[in-house]
Amino acid sequence: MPLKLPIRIRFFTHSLRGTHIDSLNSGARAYYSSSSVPFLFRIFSFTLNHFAFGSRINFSTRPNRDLPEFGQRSRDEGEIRASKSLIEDEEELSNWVCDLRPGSFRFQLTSEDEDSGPEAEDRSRGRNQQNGGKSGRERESDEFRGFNRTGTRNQVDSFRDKRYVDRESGLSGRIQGKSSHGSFRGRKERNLDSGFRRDREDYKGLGKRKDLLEDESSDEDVKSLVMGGIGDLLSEDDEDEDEDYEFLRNKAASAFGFDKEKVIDTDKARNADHVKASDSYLTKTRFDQYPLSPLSLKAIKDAGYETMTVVQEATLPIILKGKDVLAKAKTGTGKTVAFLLPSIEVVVKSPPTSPDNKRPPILALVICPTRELASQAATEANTLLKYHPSIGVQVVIGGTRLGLEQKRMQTNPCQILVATPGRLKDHIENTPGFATRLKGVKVLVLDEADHLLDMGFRKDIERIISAVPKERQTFLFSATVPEEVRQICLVALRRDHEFINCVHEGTGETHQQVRQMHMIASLDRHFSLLYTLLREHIADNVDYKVIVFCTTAMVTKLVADLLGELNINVREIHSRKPQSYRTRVSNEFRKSKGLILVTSDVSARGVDYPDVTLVLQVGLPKDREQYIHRLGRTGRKGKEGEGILLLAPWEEYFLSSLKDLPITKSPLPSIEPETVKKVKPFSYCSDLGKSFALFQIDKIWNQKCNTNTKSLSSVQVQKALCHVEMRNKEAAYQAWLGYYNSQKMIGRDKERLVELANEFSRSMGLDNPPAIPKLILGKMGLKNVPGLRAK
Ligand SMILES: Nc1ncnc2c1ncn2[C@@H]1O[C@H](COP(=O)(O)OP(=O)(O)OP(=O)(O)O)[C@@H](O)[C@H]1O
Repeated sequence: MPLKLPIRIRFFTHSLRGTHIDSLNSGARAYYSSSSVPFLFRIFSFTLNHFAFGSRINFSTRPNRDLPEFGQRSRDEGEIRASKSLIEDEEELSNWVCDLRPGSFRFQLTSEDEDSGPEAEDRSRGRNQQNGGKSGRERESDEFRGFNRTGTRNQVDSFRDKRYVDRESGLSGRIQGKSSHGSFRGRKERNLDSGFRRDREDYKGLGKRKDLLEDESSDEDVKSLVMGGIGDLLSEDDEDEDEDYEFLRNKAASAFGFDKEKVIDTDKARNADHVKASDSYLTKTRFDQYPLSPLSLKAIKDAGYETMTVVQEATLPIILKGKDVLAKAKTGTGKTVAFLLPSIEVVVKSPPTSPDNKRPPILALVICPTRELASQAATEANTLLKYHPSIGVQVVIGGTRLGLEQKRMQTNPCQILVATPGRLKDHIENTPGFATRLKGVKVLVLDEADHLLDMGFRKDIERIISAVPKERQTFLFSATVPEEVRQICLVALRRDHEFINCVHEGTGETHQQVRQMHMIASLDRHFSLLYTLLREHIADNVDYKVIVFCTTAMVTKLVADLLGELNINVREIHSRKPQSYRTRVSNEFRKSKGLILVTSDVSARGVDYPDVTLVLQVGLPKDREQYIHRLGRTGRKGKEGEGILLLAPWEEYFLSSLKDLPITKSPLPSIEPETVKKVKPFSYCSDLGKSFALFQIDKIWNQKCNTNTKSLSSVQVQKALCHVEMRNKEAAYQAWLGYYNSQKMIGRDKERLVELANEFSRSMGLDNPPAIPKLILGKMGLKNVPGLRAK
């Protein structure tokens, strides 16, 4: 998680030499040659200290095929049958990508692969029927509360065709492990080494907390707890360094005549001559205007891609010339195709490997920060490879057994590998012959590059980069590339790389067609407001499809439980859910309409859910970039969308980081405060008081029913909160405390932090804040802070 620098550090470009502005048809682009960068990097190497451990949360999804029912809920009985064993799920996960293109040499089944054949599907269906499992939130509901819940709309059918499942495993080992102190590239070794050495020293200083991160790195909430402590360690000193940095930067900039980066307004450029406003992410440039293989062009046509998107048009000619590229383009504008297509071309042009070669080279390596994204990229690769039967793609991601992936790679060696960093590192270290295969890499892609290069992934990425040849082409893509991260991106790129910026800084970073609003309301009104906003949105949009982002996994769970109690049709995704569940829900949400996904940041980046009508962010986003990526789940492919950020008054400071975005203040929808006041005294939700509280609430509710319908929402929320399990409230409270403890502005005043946490506790209907284990309080640096209860 990068700590935001209070001072925005600009990246410089030589004002004349190597800077180009070009315009191709309707799309325009800006790019620069960065030969000056190594020098700057040396000066600014200490910027690396500003990056703390990042959260790395992986999940995976796979596309749909006609496959047996995964699980089906009987509408009448409220029961769900069919659930597959986890062992099968793991095998399926690894089979999935390979199975997408029948006819490829990768698809010959071996005895280990038998479960991917039709017979296996039958067997699996049989087993499913026997198992009588449940799926979706209903199953969760049962697991946690022992009774069923009915949503306003039943999603029975959408669980059909699901078989894409895998198992969540911790990310342990992902941050841990020996860091590669090797260089990224020979010529930059020295410069980088100094930067990273400093960085490593800072790691040492974090001592115990880092160990804890390593053990629990799959758990957002635990990381939040720990990050609180890290935040403390990094807090005050950072500001001094920012000042030093700014001073040096200004010096260097004036001394060498570097200018600020050139940007162009792609929105204006596109709107000028685009066919339809809704297609404004597209250009008029056809794919066949470039020297691409006819078989790739055929597949592109089949995929329904008629013309290039802005980022594709801007990057393809540069990449085809053999250049490294750092590309920044808005969310949902086709970056995946932009890096996959030229990668495939490199593979197509490479001489075929002899079938006798026991360790055939991997030619293109794509790294994505999450399992979900890796799977999505592999799916897209398979689409583009439709007519290249001899080119294979495999995906290696956390959450599956390493052994299965090893076997698969042995049986069906591929030329293109899509991977998450931790699992890839595992293979480098533990799979015989794998390191040799990586020596063939000609193209390296870092998707969501800024995220991959922040502290959470950096060591794995260092290790991976040191395992691939220096002579290669590298593509870095993201919708956000903050200035301070941009310099770190250079560790992977050649000196003469091109920076292609398809985003106009400020307003251009988000989509014009997405209406952005923020609302400020005291914490005790957040749940009621959320409920009211959702109800209003559902009433106004027949095909509503909403994503609600929450701060942590356990807060996500709480909100999902609450909305479920309120009969809102919700699903939840966060790191505490098994990977198989996450994959299933993700696939369901991708296909469905009339559904709300409550999620943590595991869904913030890259996930391509079509037609999301509203993104609602409750509480402080981790940083400006996270806000943009979350918002980017709506308004994809030129579609319209809406974003609402709901903050408490003491979170309002965050808006200053968004001040260049077109986000406006929105009045609060009315929820009658009187009602809240009347209900609150009865909102005591311990087991003993629960019946009495519910009785009182019912009374008020009934009175209100006759008077004011709108005011009902608060009463309903209070009532529903009483049904939410105490242990979920406790976990949410603890996670909330950990998350805000890690937010520099809030976490630095511990007493105030605890006051706010207790306000959150009251908003869940608790009279007393839940007690927290002393050990955890110690780790959070919150021992003996007044207002906390320790156990
Ligand atoms: N040339 C094209 N024409 C039409 N659709 C396209 C084209 N290229 C890609 N797409 C589609 O656009 C959608 C968004 O693409 P993609 O997920 O790659 O966006 P992205 O820029 O990577 O977004 P994010 O920043 O959120 O990761 C996908 O559904 C993809 O299939």
